[in-house]
Amino acid sequence: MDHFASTGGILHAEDVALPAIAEAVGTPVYVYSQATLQRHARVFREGLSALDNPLIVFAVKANPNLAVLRVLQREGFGADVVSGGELRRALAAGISPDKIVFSGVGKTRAELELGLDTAITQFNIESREEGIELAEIAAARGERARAALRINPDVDAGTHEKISTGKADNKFGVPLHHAPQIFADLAARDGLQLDGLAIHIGSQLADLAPLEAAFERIGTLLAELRASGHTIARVDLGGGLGVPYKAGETFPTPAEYGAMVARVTAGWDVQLAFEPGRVIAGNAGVLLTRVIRVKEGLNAPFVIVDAAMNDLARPALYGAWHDFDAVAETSERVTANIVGPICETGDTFARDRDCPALVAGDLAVFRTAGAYGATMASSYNSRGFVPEVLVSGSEFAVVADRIDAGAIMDAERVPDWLD
Ligand SMILES: Cc1ncc(COP(=O)(O)O)c(C=O)c1O
Ligand SMILES: N[C@@H](CCCC[NH3+])C(=O)O
Repeated sequence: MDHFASTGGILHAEDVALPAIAEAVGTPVYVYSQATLQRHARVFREGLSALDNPLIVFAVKANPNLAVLRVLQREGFGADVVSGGELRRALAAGISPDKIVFSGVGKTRAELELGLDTAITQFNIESREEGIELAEIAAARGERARAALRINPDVDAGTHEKISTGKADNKFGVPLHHAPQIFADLAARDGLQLDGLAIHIGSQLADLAPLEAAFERIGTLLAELRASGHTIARVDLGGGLGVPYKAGETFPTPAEYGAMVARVTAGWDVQLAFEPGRVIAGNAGVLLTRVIRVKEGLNAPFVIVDAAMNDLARPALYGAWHDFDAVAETSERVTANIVGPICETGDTFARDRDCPALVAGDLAVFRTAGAYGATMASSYNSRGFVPEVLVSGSEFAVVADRIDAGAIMDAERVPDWLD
Protein backbone atom coordinates (compact mmCIF):
# COMPACT_ATOMS: atom_id res chain seq x y z
CA MET A 1 0.00 0.00 0.00
CA ASP A 2 1.31 3.41 -0.98
CA HIS A 3 0.95 5.99 1.76
CA PHE A 4 1.74 8.77 -0.73
CA ALA A 5 -1.26 8.54 -3.06
CA SER A 6 -3.81 10.80 -4.68
CA THR A 7 -7.24 11.26 -3.17
CA GLY A 8 -9.66 13.53 -4.99
CA GLY A 9 -6.90 14.52 -7.39
CA ILE A 10 -4.60 15.76 -4.61
CA LEU A 11 -1.50 13.93 -3.42
CA HIS A 12 -1.69 12.98 0.24
CA ALA A 13 0.75 11.67 2.82
CA GLU A 14 -1.46 9.09 4.55
CA ASP A 15 -4.65 11.12 5.21
CA VAL A 16 -3.05 14.54 5.07
CA ALA A 17 -3.30 16.57 1.87
CA LEU A 18 0.16 17.87 1.01
CA PRO A 19 -1.10 21.43 0.33
CA ALA A 20 -2.13 21.60 4.00
CA ILE A 21 1.48 20.93 5.02
CA ALA A 22 2.83 23.45 2.51
CA GLU A 23 0.38 26.01 3.87
CA ALA A 24 1.30 25.39 7.50
CA VAL A 25 5.05 24.87 7.23
CA GLY A 26 6.07 26.40 3.90
CA THR A 27 8.20 24.79 1.22
CA PRO A 28 10.51 23.09 0.64
CA VAL A 29 9.77 20.56 3.35
CA TYR A 30 10.50 16.87 3.85
CA VAL A 31 7.39 14.83 4.63
CA TYR A 32 7.63 11.34 6.16
CA SER A 33 4.91 8.73 6.58
CA GLN A 34 4.95 6.95 9.93
CA ALA A 35 2.81 4.10 8.57
CA THR A 36 5.31 3.50 5.77
CA LEU A 37 8.23 3.42 8.20
CA GLN A 38 6.36 0.93 10.35
CA ARG A 39 5.39 -1.23 7.39
CA HIS A 40 8.96 -1.30 6.08
CA ALA A 41 10.31 -2.18 9.53
CA ARG A 42 7.83 -5.04 9.83
CA VAL A 43 8.39 -6.36 6.31
CA PHE A 44 12.14 -6.32 6.91
CA ARG A 45 11.78 -8.19 10.19
CA GLU A 46 9.39 -10.71 8.64
CA GLY A 47 11.91 -11.29 5.84
CA LEU A 48 14.34 -12.50 8.51
CA SER A 49 11.83 -14.67 10.33
CA ALA A 50 13.76 -17.87 9.52
CA LEU A 51 16.69 -16.59 11.60
CA ASP A 52 17.19 -17.03 15.31
CA ASN A 53 16.97 -13.69 17.16
CA PRO A 54 18.56 -11.34 14.59
CA LEU A 55 19.68 -7.91 15.78
CA ILE A 56 18.27 -5.26 13.45
CA VAL A 57 19.94 -1.87 13.75
CA PHE A 58 18.74 1.01 11.59
CA ALA A 59 21.57 2.83 9.80
CA VAL A 60 21.02 6.22 11.41
CA LYS A 61 22.90 8.02 8.64
CA ALA A 62 19.99 7.30 6.28
CA ASN A 63 17.61 9.40 8.36
CA PRO A 64 18.72 10.59 11.78
CA ASN A 65 15.58 12.58 12.61
CA LEU A 66 14.66 11.87 16.24
CA ALA A 67 11.01 11.19 15.43
CA VAL A 68 11.97 8.70 12.72
CA LEU A 69 14.36 6.99 15.14
CA ARG A 70 11.62 6.85 17.75
CA VAL A 71 9.21 5.18 15.32
CA LEU A 72 11.85 2.53 14.62
CA GLN A 73 12.78 2.16 18.28
CA ARG A 74 9.12 1.34 18.93
CA GLU A 75 9.38 -1.31 16.22
CA GLY A 76 12.20 -2.90 18.19
CA PHE A 77 15.02 -1.65 16.00
CA GLY A 78 18.42 -0.73 17.35
CA ALA A 79 20.82 1.74 15.75
CA ASP A 80 23.93 1.55 13.63
CA VAL A 81 25.81 4.78 14.30
CA VAL A 82 28.93 6.23 12.72
CA SER A 83 29.65 9.27 14.89
CA GLY A 84 29.25 10.58 18.40
CA GLY A 85 26.43 12.75 17.07
CA GLU A 86 24.51 9.76 15.75
CA LEU A 87 25.13 7.85 18.98
CA ARG A 88 23.64 10.73 20.99
CA ARG A 89 20.64 10.80 18.66
CA ALA A 90 20.05 7.07 19.06
CA LEU A 91 20.13 7.42 22.84
CA ALA A 92 17.89 10.51 22.74
CA ALA A 93 15.37 8.52 20.69
CA GLY A 94 15.27 5.93 23.47
CA ILE A 95 17.28 3.21 21.73
CA SER A 96 18.89 1.00 24.32
CA PRO A 97 22.72 0.82 24.26
CA ASP A 98 22.47 -2.95 24.02
CA LYS A 99 21.05 -2.41 20.54
CA ILE A 100 23.64 0.11 19.35
CA VAL A 101 26.45 -0.83 16.98
CA PHE A 102 29.21 1.71 16.28
CA SER A 103 30.53 1.53 12.71
CA GLY A 104 32.78 3.94 10.85
CA VAL A 105 36.31 4.06 9.54
CA GLY A 106 37.43 7.12 11.50
CA LYS A 107 36.08 6.96 15.02
CA THR A 108 37.98 9.46 17.16
CA ARG A 109 39.33 8.69 20.59
CA ALA A 110 36.50 10.77 22.08
CA GLU A 111 33.96 8.72 20.09
CA LEU A 112 35.49 5.42 21.22
CA GLU A 113 35.28 6.69 24.80
CA LEU A 114 31.67 7.77 24.32
CA GLY A 115 30.85 4.27 23.05
CA LEU A 116 32.44 2.78 26.17
CA ASP A 117 30.73 5.34 28.44
CA THR A 118 27.36 4.31 27.05
CA ALA A 119 28.15 0.59 27.05
CA ILE A 120 27.06 -0.01 23.45
CA THR A 121 26.73 -3.60 22.40
CA GLN A 122 29.37 -3.65 19.66
CA PHE A 123 32.13 -1.65 18.02
CA ASN A 124 32.70 -2.56 14.39
CA ILE A 125 36.44 -2.10 14.15
CA GLU A 126 37.67 -1.11 10.72
CA SER A 127 41.45 -1.49 11.11
CA ARG A 128 44.19 -3.03 13.23
CA GLU A 129 45.10 0.51 14.30
CA GLU A 130 41.59 1.29 15.54
CA GLY A 131 41.42 -2.05 17.33
CA ILE A 132 44.67 -1.38 19.17
CA GLU A 133 43.51 2.09 20.23
CA LEU A 134 40.15 0.80 21.45
CA ALA A 135 41.84 -2.05 23.32
CA GLU A 136 44.20 0.37 25.06
CA ILE A 137 41.46 2.80 26.04
CA ALA A 138 39.23 0.02 27.36
CA ALA A 139 42.05 -1.74 29.22
CA ALA A 140 43.02 1.51 30.94
CA ARG A 141 39.44 1.72 32.20
CA GLY A 142 39.53 -1.91 33.32
CA GLU A 143 36.97 -2.81 30.66
CA ARG A 144 36.70 -5.08 27.64
CA ALA A 145 35.03 -3.59 24.59
CA ARG A 146 32.86 -5.99 22.65
CA ALA A 147 33.87 -5.78 19.03
CA ALA A 148 33.57 -7.22 15.54
CA LEU A 149 36.20 -6.90 12.84
CA ARG A 150 34.90 -5.39 9.60
CA ILE A 151 36.13 -7.28 6.58
CA ASN A 152 36.60 -5.85 3.11
CA PRO A 153 35.70 -8.86 0.95
CA ASP A 154 36.75 -7.31 -2.38
CA VAL A 155 33.38 -7.75 -4.00
CA ASP A 156 31.96 -5.42 -6.62
CA ALA A 157 28.51 -4.48 -5.35
CA GLY A 158 27.52 -3.24 -8.79
CA THR A 159 26.29 0.08 -7.44
CA HIS A 160 27.41 3.68 -7.96
CA GLU A 161 31.17 3.88 -7.36
CA LYS A 162 30.74 6.58 -4.70
CA ILE A 163 28.59 4.34 -2.52
CA SER A 164 30.41 1.08 -3.08
CA THR A 165 32.29 0.05 0.09
CA GLY A 166 33.45 -3.55 -0.37
CA LYS A 167 36.08 -3.34 -3.09
CA ALA A 168 39.73 -3.84 -2.16
CA ASP A 169 40.66 -0.23 -2.87
CA ASN A 170 37.77 1.22 -0.82
CA LYS A 171 38.75 2.61 2.58
CA PHE A 172 36.47 0.29 4.58
CA GLY A 173 37.36 -2.75 6.66
CA VAL A 174 40.47 -4.92 6.58
CA PRO A 175 41.43 -6.97 3.52
CA LEU A 176 40.09 -10.50 3.65
CA HIS A 177 43.53 -12.07 3.41
CA HIS A 178 44.90 -9.96 6.29
CA ALA A 179 41.89 -10.72 8.47
CA PRO A 180 43.11 -13.93 10.21
CA GLN A 181 46.31 -12.31 11.34
CA ILE A 182 44.67 -9.01 12.42
CA PHE A 183 41.91 -10.92 14.20
CA ALA A 184 44.46 -13.01 16.11
CA ASP A 185 46.45 -9.91 17.08
CA LEU A 186 43.41 -8.00 18.34
CA ALA A 187 41.66 -10.95 19.99
CA ALA A 188 44.72 -11.45 22.21
CA ARG A 189 44.43 -7.95 23.73
CA ASP A 190 43.04 -7.46 27.22
CA GLY A 191 40.77 -4.54 26.39
CA LEU A 192 38.84 -6.33 23.66
CA GLN A 193 36.24 -9.04 23.54
CA LEU A 194 36.61 -9.62 19.82
CA ASP A 195 34.03 -12.23 18.91
CA GLY A 196 32.44 -10.97 15.75
CA LEU A 197 32.82 -10.20 12.06
CA ALA A 198 31.17 -7.40 10.12
CA ILE A 199 30.69 -6.56 6.49
CA HIS A 200 28.91 -3.93 4.39
CA ILE A 201 29.66 -3.85 0.68
CA GLY A 202 27.69 -0.81 -0.48
CA SER A 203 24.34 0.86 -0.80
CA GLN A 204 21.42 0.78 -3.28
CA LEU A 205 22.21 -2.79 -4.33
CA ALA A 206 19.95 -4.00 -7.12
CA ASP A 207 21.10 -7.58 -7.05
CA LEU A 208 21.56 -10.18 -4.29
CA ALA A 209 24.47 -11.94 -6.04
CA PRO A 210 27.28 -9.66 -4.76
CA LEU A 211 25.84 -9.83 -1.24
CA GLU A 212 25.73 -13.60 -1.45
CA ALA A 213 29.33 -13.75 -2.72
CA ALA A 214 30.47 -11.49 0.14
CA PHE A 215 28.58 -13.50 2.77
CA GLU A 216 30.10 -16.72 1.45
CA ARG A 217 33.57 -15.24 1.87
CA ILE A 218 32.70 -14.32 5.44
CA GLY A 219 31.48 -17.87 6.01
CA THR A 220 34.81 -19.26 4.86
CA LEU A 221 36.70 -16.85 7.11
CA LEU A 222 34.44 -17.72 10.05
CA ALA A 223 35.30 -21.41 9.66
CA GLU A 224 38.98 -20.61 9.38
CA LEU A 225 38.96 -18.45 12.52
CA ARG A 226 37.09 -21.07 14.50
CA ALA A 227 39.53 -23.72 13.34
CA SER A 228 42.28 -21.50 14.79
CA GLY A 229 40.50 -21.52 18.13
CA HIS A 230 38.69 -18.18 18.00
CA THR A 231 35.16 -17.64 19.23
CA ILE A 232 32.80 -16.05 16.74
CA ALA A 233 29.42 -15.31 18.28
CA ARG A 234 28.13 -12.55 15.99
CA VAL A 235 28.23 -11.65 12.34
CA ASP A 236 26.97 -8.26 11.18
CA LEU A 237 25.90 -8.46 7.54
CA GLY A 238 25.46 -4.69 7.10
CA GLY A 239 22.80 -3.01 4.98
CA GLY A 240 22.67 -2.14 1.32
CA LEU A 241 19.36 -3.44 -0.01
CA GLY A 242 18.27 -1.11 -2.81
CA VAL A 243 14.86 0.43 -3.40
CA PRO A 244 12.99 1.49 -6.54
CA TYR A 245 13.45 5.17 -7.38
CA LYS A 246 11.44 4.94 -10.60
CA ALA A 247 7.82 3.86 -10.66
CA GLY A 248 7.68 0.28 -11.93
CA GLU A 249 11.25 -0.73 -11.02
CA THR A 250 11.59 -3.92 -9.03
CA PHE A 251 14.22 -4.78 -6.45
CA PRO A 252 14.94 -7.86 -4.35
CA THR A 253 12.44 -7.95 -1.50
CA PRO A 254 13.36 -8.37 2.17
CA ALA A 255 11.82 -11.85 1.94
CA GLU A 256 14.11 -12.81 -0.95
CA TYR A 257 17.06 -11.27 0.87
CA GLY A 258 16.13 -13.13 4.06
CA ALA A 259 15.83 -16.44 2.22
CA MET A 260 19.29 -15.95 0.69
CA VAL A 261 20.76 -15.06 4.09
CA ALA A 262 19.14 -18.07 5.74
CA ARG A 263 20.55 -20.37 3.04
CA VAL A 264 24.10 -18.95 3.09
CA THR A 265 24.39 -18.69 6.87
CA ALA A 266 22.82 -22.06 7.74
CA GLY A 267 25.05 -23.73 10.30
CA TRP A 268 27.04 -20.61 11.18
CA ASP A 269 25.71 -20.74 14.73
CA VAL A 270 26.01 -17.00 15.40
CA GLN A 271 23.70 -14.10 16.13
CA LEU A 272 23.29 -12.20 12.86
CA ALA A 273 23.00 -8.41 12.78
CA PHE A 274 21.60 -6.26 9.97
CA GLU A 275 22.03 -2.54 9.30
CA PRO A 276 19.27 -1.53 6.87
CA GLY A 277 18.91 2.16 6.07
CA ARG A 278 17.49 3.07 2.70
CA VAL A 279 15.12 0.10 2.47
CA ILE A 280 13.40 1.30 5.64
CA ALA A 281 13.33 5.07 5.11
CA GLY A 282 13.78 5.74 1.37
CA ASN A 283 10.22 5.38 0.20
CA ALA A 284 8.83 6.69 3.48
CA GLY A 285 9.54 10.30 2.53
CA VAL A 286 9.06 12.94 -0.14
CA LEU A 287 10.51 16.39 -0.60
CA LEU A 288 7.61 18.78 -1.11
CA THR A 289 8.51 21.79 -3.22
CA ARG A 290 6.84 24.69 -4.99
CA VAL A 291 7.51 25.91 -8.49
CA ILE A 292 9.06 29.39 -8.39
CA ARG A 293 8.70 29.98 -12.11
CA VAL A 294 8.97 28.26 -15.43
CA LYS A 295 11.65 29.68 -17.67
CA GLU A 296 11.73 29.22 -21.39
CA GLY A 297 14.68 27.06 -22.53
CA LEU A 298 16.41 26.36 -25.79
CA ASN A 299 14.99 22.87 -26.24
CA ALA A 300 12.91 22.39 -23.12
CA PRO A 301 11.60 24.71 -20.41
CA PHE A 302 13.34 25.00 -17.03
CA VAL A 303 10.97 24.31 -14.17
CA ILE A 304 12.64 26.19 -11.31
CA VAL A 305 11.53 24.80 -7.97
CA ASP A 306 12.25 26.13 -4.49
CA ALA A 307 14.15 22.97 -3.45
CA ALA A 308 17.77 22.74 -4.50
CA MET A 309 20.86 20.57 -4.40
CA ASN A 310 21.59 21.76 -0.87
CA ASP A 311 18.27 20.21 0.26
CA LEU A 312 18.45 17.00 -1.77
CA ALA A 313 22.01 16.33 -2.88
CA ARG A 314 21.63 12.90 -4.51
CA PRO A 315 20.96 14.02 -8.10
CA ALA A 316 23.93 16.41 -8.05
CA LEU A 317 26.24 13.94 -6.27
CA TYR A 318 25.39 10.68 -7.97
CA GLY A 319 23.26 11.67 -10.96
CA ALA A 320 20.47 9.97 -9.02
CA TRP A 321 16.90 9.81 -10.32
CA HIS A 322 13.97 10.89 -8.13
CA ASP A 323 10.47 10.66 -9.54
CA PHE A 324 8.89 14.11 -9.75
CA ASP A 325 5.10 14.35 -9.48
CA ALA A 326 2.59 17.15 -9.28
CA VAL A 327 0.60 17.43 -6.06
CA ALA A 328 -2.58 18.39 -7.96
CA GLU A 329 -3.17 15.70 -10.56
CA THR A 330 -2.92 16.85 -14.16
CA SER A 331 -2.97 14.85 -17.35
CA GLU A 332 -1.01 17.46 -19.27
CA ARG A 333 2.64 16.41 -19.73
CA VAL A 334 5.72 18.21 -20.98
CA THR A 335 9.39 17.50 -21.40
CA ALA A 336 11.25 19.81 -19.05
CA ASN A 337 14.42 20.38 -17.06
CA ILE A 338 13.76 20.48 -13.33
CA VAL A 339 16.23 22.71 -11.55
CA GLY A 340 16.77 24.46 -8.24
CA PRO A 341 17.76 28.09 -7.67
CA ILE A 342 21.41 27.44 -6.73
CA CYS A 343 24.15 28.99 -8.83
CA GLU A 344 25.57 25.75 -10.15
CA THR A 345 24.62 23.86 -13.28
CA GLY A 346 24.80 20.75 -11.11
CA ASP A 347 21.71 22.01 -9.30
CA THR A 348 19.62 20.03 -11.77
CA PHE A 349 17.20 17.38 -10.55
CA ALA A 350 16.30 16.11 -14.00
CA ARG A 351 17.08 16.86 -17.64
CA ASP A 352 14.63 16.40 -20.46
CA ARG A 353 12.24 14.66 -18.10
CA ASP A 354 8.72 13.75 -19.12
CA CYS A 355 6.81 15.39 -16.28
CA PRO A 356 3.53 17.04 -15.40
CA ALA A 357 2.98 20.49 -16.89
CA LEU A 358 3.39 22.92 -14.00
CA VAL A 359 3.17 26.67 -13.58
CA ALA A 360 4.54 29.06 -10.97
CA GLY A 361 3.02 28.40 -7.56
CA ASP A 362 2.22 24.72 -8.20
CA LEU A 363 3.30 22.13 -5.66
CA ALA A 364 5.26 19.01 -6.58
CA VAL A 365 7.22 16.26 -4.86
CA PHE A 366 10.49 14.48 -5.34
CA ARG A 367 9.79 10.94 -4.26
CA THR A 368 11.96 8.43 -2.40
CA ALA A 369 13.53 11.21 -0.40
CA GLY A 370 13.20 9.67 3.07
CA ALA A 371 16.74 8.27 3.07
CA TYR A 372 19.88 10.31 2.41
CA GLY A 373 17.72 13.39 1.89
CA ALA A 374 17.49 15.89 4.76
CA THR A 375 20.48 14.25 6.42
CA MET A 376 22.76 15.26 3.55
CA ALA A 377 21.52 18.86 3.38
CA SER A 378 23.88 21.82 3.52
CA SER A 379 23.30 25.55 3.74
CA TYR A 380 25.03 26.31 0.45
CA ASN A 381 24.02 29.64 -1.09
CA SER A 382 22.92 30.60 2.48
CA ARG A 383 19.64 28.79 2.00
CA GLY A 384 19.27 27.39 5.50
CA PHE A 385 17.96 23.91 6.37
CA VAL A 386 14.62 22.52 5.28
CA PRO A 387 12.09 21.45 7.95
CA GLU A 388 10.82 17.89 8.35
CA VAL A 389 7.26 16.78 9.01
CA LEU A 390 6.02 13.40 10.22
CA VAL A 391 2.52 12.31 9.24
CA SER A 392 0.48 9.71 11.08
CA GLY A 393 -3.04 9.13 9.77
CA SER A 394 -4.74 12.52 9.67
CA GLU A 395 -2.19 14.16 12.00
CA PHE A 396 1.07 15.79 11.21
CA ALA A 397 3.83 17.35 13.29
CA VAL A 398 6.91 19.39 12.48
CA VAL A 399 9.71 17.11 13.65
CA ALA A 400 12.56 19.40 12.60
CA ASP A 401 12.25 23.16 12.42
CA ARG A 402 13.32 25.15 9.43
CA ILE A 403 16.73 26.68 10.26
CA ASP A 404 16.87 29.82 8.24
CA ALA A 405 19.96 31.51 6.89
CA GLY A 406 19.77 34.12 9.67
CA ALA A 407 20.16 31.49 12.40
CA ILE A 408 23.24 30.12 10.68
CA MET A 409 24.66 33.63 10.32
CA ASP A 410 24.06 34.19 14.06
CA ALA A 411 26.71 31.54 14.78
CA GLU A 412 29.33 33.59 12.91
CA ARG A 413 31.21 36.71 13.98
CA VAL A 414 33.68 39.20 12.59
CA PRO A 415 36.85 39.41 14.76
CA ASP A 416 37.79 42.65 16.56
CA TRP A 417 40.72 43.33 14.29
CA LEU A 418 38.35 43.81 11.37
CA ASP A 419 36.27 46.47 13.16
C1 LIG B 1 28.35 0.49 7.69
C2 LIG B 1 27.05 0.78 7.02
N1 LIG B 1 25.97 0.10 7.43
C3 LIG B 1 24.76 0.32 6.87
C4 LIG B 1 24.59 1.24 5.87
C5 LIG B 1 23.23 1.42 5.33
O1 LIG B 1 23.14 1.16 4.00
P1 LIG B 1 21.76 1.20 3.25
O2 LIG B 1 21.12 2.48 3.52
O3 LIG B 1 22.14 1.02 1.84
O4 LIG B 1 20.96 0.04 3.77
C6 LIG B 1 25.70 1.95 5.39
C7 LIG B 1 25.58 2.85 4.23
O5 LIG B 1 25.82 2.40 3.11
C8 LIG B 1 26.96 1.73 6.00
O6 LIG B 1 28.03 2.40 5.61
N1 LIG C 1 24.44 8.89 0.47
C1 LIG C 1 24.26 7.75 -0.38
C2 LIG C 1 24.30 6.46 0.39
C3 LIG C 1 25.54 6.32 1.17
C4 LIG C 1 25.48 5.19 2.08
C5 LIG C 1 26.44 5.40 3.19
N2 LIG C 1 27.10 4.22 3.62
C6 LIG C 1 23.00 7.88 -1.21
O1 LIG C 1 22.31 8.82 -1.10
O2 LIG C 1 22.69 7.06 -2.00
